[in-house]
Amino acid sequence: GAFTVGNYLATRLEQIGLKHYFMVPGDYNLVLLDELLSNRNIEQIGCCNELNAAYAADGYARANGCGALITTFNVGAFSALNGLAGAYAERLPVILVSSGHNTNDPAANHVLHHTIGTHDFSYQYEMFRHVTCAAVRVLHADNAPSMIDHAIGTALHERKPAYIEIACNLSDAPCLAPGPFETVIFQRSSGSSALDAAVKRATVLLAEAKKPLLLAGVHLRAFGAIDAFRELAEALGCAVAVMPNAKGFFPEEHPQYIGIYWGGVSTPGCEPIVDWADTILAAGPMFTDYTTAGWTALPPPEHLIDAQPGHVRFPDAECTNVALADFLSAVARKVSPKNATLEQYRRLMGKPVGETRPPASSNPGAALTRAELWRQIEQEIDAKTTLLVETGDSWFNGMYTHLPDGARFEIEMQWGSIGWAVPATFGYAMGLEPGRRLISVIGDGSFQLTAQEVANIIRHGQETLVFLVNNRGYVVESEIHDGPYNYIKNWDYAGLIPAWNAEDGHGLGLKATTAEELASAIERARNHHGGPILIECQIQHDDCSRQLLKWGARVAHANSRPPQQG
Ligand SMILES: Cc1ncc(Cn2nnc(CCOP(=O)(O)OP(=O)(O)O)c2C)c(N)n1
Repeated sequence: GAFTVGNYLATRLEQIGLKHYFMVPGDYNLVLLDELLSNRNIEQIGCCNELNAAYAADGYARANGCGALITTFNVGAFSALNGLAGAYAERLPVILVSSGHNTNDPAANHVLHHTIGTHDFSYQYEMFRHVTCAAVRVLHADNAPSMIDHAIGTALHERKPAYIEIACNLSDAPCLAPGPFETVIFQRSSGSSALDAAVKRATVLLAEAKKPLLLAGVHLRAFGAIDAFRELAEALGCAVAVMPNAKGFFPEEHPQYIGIYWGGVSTPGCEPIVDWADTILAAGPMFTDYTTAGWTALPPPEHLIDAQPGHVRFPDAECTNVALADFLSAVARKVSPKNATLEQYRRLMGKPVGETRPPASSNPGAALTRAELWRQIEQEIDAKTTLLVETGDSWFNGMYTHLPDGARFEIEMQWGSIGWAVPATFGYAMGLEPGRRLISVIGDGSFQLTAQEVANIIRHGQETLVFLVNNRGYVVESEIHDGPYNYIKNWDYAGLIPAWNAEDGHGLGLKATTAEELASAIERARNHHGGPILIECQIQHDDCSRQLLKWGARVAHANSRPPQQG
């Protein structure tokens, strides 16, 4: 039959590769949810709240390329706002669809429920415009196709979220059938002369360099440039470092890999080589207070080629209209090998090493320590594993955990919103390709923000392994600047799982207070099926990574800069 606005939307969501979308129902969106259900190729997934739905769509986008969620007007969308802004920060195309008021209400001068009680219905759209790359309000069915396509196409092109508001009485209104899908997706391309100019400049600089080095940045994945980066690395043969939020974007077992470059908390031996390089080509970096350890790890501009998603900045020029992947591949075809930085690293460090991990605890019955916990976690990571870490000391412990080839790493370093990890774990697992597995490491403080989404991990029988690090509070905060506010009420975290299981769940909750308890819990996890395993690992509050201590001091120092006088 004829298309409706709702199944036009469903068709586009299916065409951009979604198999699932997340939602919380509300009276404004029930008809839209029915229209979406009529498309059997995409599955409707309920979440406990809209913030969790947004984080789940973020996690899904990390596994699947893009994500979507449906909310009701105001009370739903505003909860999702934090998650959508996070998708913007993390460069993830998450589509938020919010149902809105009936198109007759403005002319009728009505005041409506789920609003702040005024006659202005546009403020939600205005707010979402600030955290999306495209925002549209469908107030007439005729405009639905072009508006929906504009929002979705822009989100995919910019790798950022988009906002689509659909009046509740248009959800099942007739509209034109969708045109060919290719009209929606427009690839990021370079201007040919712009690309040539950028490549020429880079080639000259690299030819003049005696000791070039490559630095992988966070945008490599969002802009499809991971392979191009590796091409350039293997053409140059130089040392390759990665920024902390690009961990895993270059294989850690690659002979040219020299570790994480993070200033004073870099992988041992990495920082001196970056400092020694005379030309650094950084591919897709975001240099922020966190990724530069409080501005102590900024490559000198005179040595830097900074290749961004749409432009390349040189010491003395900027070339715009240049796509990152095009640029890296083209330069790879022009350069000749220069391995001085890699040779120097090997002189200093011998074979490529990561963090040397302490041996297993001599007394398995001793109280569990952070080092022992992460030694055992590292053993669980294989080529099919994704390690997802929540904001907290898990960032640092995860950062120096070795990834075998094929393993992946997920971190939300730019947005850094605690509570992201549980729903992101749910969404990531929903989008996970068969045969892969997810291990998430989440601190007790973060867990308390969005814990209830574990119930949906149980509902969908996801066999995710969650390490809940119970160090009695907000340790990452304590190490930056301590106070009574960093201490929280303890929960019986493992004891929550049976509560969420109720009569039909198969989650498993275990506690580990010693090395041997942890080892047996992990063994039980290996043989558990039909639901998630949450292992509550109890360690001391100040048992944190040395990197957190050093990094925390630098970030605290950066935060405490006095206001500029005058
Ligand atoms: C939404 C949001 N609210 C507050 C913060 C500040 N914050 N960052 N990390 C934390 C504490 C994290 O504690 P945990 O998850 O227990 O992790 P650990 O640091 O390993 O103890 C806070 C309170 C934040 N990053 N995001």
